[in-house]
Amino acid sequence: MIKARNLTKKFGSFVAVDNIDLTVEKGKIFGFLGPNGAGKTTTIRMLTGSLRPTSGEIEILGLNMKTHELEVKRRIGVVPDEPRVYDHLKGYEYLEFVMDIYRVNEKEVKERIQELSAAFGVNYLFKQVSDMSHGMKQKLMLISVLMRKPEVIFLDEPTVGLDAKSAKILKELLKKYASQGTTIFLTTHILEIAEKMCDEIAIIDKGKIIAQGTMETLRNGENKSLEDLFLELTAQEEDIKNIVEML
Ligand SMILES: Nc1ncnc2c1ncn2[C@@H]1O[C@H](COP(=O)(O)OP(=O)(O)OP(=O)(O)O)[C@@H](O)[C@H]1O
Repeated sequence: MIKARNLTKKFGSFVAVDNIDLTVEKGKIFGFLGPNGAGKTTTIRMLTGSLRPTSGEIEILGLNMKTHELEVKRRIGVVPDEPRVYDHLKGYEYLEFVMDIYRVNEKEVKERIQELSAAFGVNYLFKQVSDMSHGMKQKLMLISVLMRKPEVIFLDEPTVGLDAKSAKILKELLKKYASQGTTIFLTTHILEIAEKMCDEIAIIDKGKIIAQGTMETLRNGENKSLEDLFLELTAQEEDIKNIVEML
């Protein structure tokens, strides 16, 4: 469903994503982890067609991104790390705008908007986007994506800014969608989310994938938490000890 081969992105001479390979099967939840600046957002932007790779191939839903970019974009959903919603619109106007662009079945989608709004406690669709808090915009953005029931959903740090109840509902909803065949690709710094939710995990560091597999494969027979594994693999454990000793 999601495939990347030899994917590379350079900004000038700086290699942000360095020759990575990824495969995510239909109906799986894939967690993409890595320290700040490792290349997660750059990868998501390439996989979703908003940033052209320097080299490499991307296939989503069996379609080559180079030749079928529009169809891919029509069938996927993307929740970016910063909610990008037009300030001058009211909440419901933004949802109508998205419905127009994607030419969705309005009756079905309107029902889903009601369900999702109730689930996330969104009772402010008549408010102007510019007057919404970060979390309120994030929830509007989530509704605008989930209401379309895309076949593949990319989420960059989806729980940031969400209150505990909304975050829990989002996690449960994503699991439910995956069990119905939706493919989910998410980045998170909250390792507990990755550990609990993801069927497979990849860790990227300085643009390279340094580990990939199920939690079981990553553990390799040892009884370690994902946090321990992550810090070991990204060689941050020693750093943390030294920093804490210095403070
Ligand atoms: N448009 C750009 N021009 C130049 N450098 C960029 C650009 N976008 C990203 N980078 C650099 O590429 C690297 C990877 O950035 P990216 O945003 O993909 O990291 P990330 O893993 O998502 O980090 P974080 O967890 O902090 O969000 C960083 O060093 C960043 O400064």
